[in-house]
Amino acid sequence: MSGPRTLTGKVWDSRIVQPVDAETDLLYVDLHLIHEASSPQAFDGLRLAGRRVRRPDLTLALEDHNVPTRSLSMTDPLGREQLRTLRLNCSEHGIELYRLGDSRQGIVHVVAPERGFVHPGMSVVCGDSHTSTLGAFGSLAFGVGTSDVEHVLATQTLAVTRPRTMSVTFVGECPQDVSAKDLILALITRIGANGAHGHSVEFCGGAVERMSMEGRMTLCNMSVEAGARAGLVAPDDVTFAYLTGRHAAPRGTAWTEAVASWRALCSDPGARYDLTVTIDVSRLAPFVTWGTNPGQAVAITGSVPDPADFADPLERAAAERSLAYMDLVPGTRMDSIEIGTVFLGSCTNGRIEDLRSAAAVLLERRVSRKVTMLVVPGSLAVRRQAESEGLDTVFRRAGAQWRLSGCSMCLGMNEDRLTGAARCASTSNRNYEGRQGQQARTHLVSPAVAAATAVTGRLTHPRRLRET
Ligand SMILES: CC(C)[C@H](C(=O)O)[C@@H](O)C(=O)O
Ligand code: SF4
Repeated sequence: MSGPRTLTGKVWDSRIVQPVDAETDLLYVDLHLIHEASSPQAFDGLRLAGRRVRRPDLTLALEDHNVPTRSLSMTDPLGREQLRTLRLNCSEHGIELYRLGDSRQGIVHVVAPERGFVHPGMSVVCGDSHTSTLGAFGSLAFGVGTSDVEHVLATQTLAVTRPRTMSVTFVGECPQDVSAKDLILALITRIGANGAHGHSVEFCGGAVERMSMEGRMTLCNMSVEAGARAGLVAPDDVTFAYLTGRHAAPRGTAWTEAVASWRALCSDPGARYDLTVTIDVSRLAPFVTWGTNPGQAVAITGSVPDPADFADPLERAAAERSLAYMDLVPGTRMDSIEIGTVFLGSCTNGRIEDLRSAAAVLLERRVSRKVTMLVVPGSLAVRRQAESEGLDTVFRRAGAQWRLSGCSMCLGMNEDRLTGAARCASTSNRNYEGRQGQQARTHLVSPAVAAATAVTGRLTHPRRLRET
């Protein structure tokens, strides 16, 4: 390969088994994650073809989408069937499974990195769009469809079209209360929910360099909400410190050698991107969505926009439809919108730092009597860590529900579902019609805004609480 290469290009080139055609390569898959919602047909296909899983040792399964979070008892028959199927498939093929009740259980994109399975330079796939989360380690991580899951199970390879590349540089210092979630919502609002379509997005700049792995995972997690194929951050000392000593991280001399090779995983000076975007974070405020895609957002200090102000007729029509569904009137101040449910959790914002940030706001405050607040740690390990720091006490005393771990109210696939036209402030990543329950209205927010909102019962800038 000649010329300066991007991070994406370097990882990609190193995973090629053989080229398929000018745009497509057959890639080796270093880690294959599976969950109950997207794997049953893949195993059925495998069985029909009389094939075995090629590398069960590179495959890890988790139960997260359908699991209950109130208690371990599974009441939903459909969910129970999904778990039963996954368990049978895993035992038949010798795949390790972190099942409901296992102390390692949690949301796949939270657990895989926290157990040290995701290393810089790896290729990681899962039948789940938010696999992009794991690109925070400088790995090439992307979601695939069910037929691809079957192909990976059978061969540990996948034919993939080389993505275009986009660099997103976040410059400046983040103001207080502005988090990774706000940065990514600001980006999607700027470029649109399809603005990174077909691209591998590389996040860089001082604000990313100073960010924790948790924040980087939040960025990469939602890169797919801008249509991206993957999101990556170049590995650095923050990455290595996070990985050190984790269950599946290399040890001893293997660790030293790995770190030395990981240091080469960055874009070369002069590497060309198909698109570049720069955002000054020092001017941002917390972001909140008003519509039904993550790009329909404004600063919480702003107002619901008027569709008439959108120059593009398609955008205008989309805004009109969103406002009708969300039952919002143009010009309404965002911080006057009343909220009945607050959901803190998901693979976007269910990590320890997210819980700390929300707990800091809730400390010695109470959840409004008009609000139901669910706190659902992204994994049981996050839950235990939070308990060791006393965060559960903060949430419980405030009147929030302290739950077990799973996808929960991020999507209406389990018992945690909104009923009717309930309005929810949610730290998750998707706000399309019906996502959290039929007719449910979702406002995507950061953990700190979620907590402040729970206190007042209206979308609230955490700064407001400090003023009173
Ligand atoms: C069910 C699953 C395949 C889906 C995804 O692909 O992302 C889910 O996790 C989601 O967030 O909508
Ligand atoms: S938490 Fe939400 S976004 Fe993440 S994997 Fe589960 S359903 Fe998908």
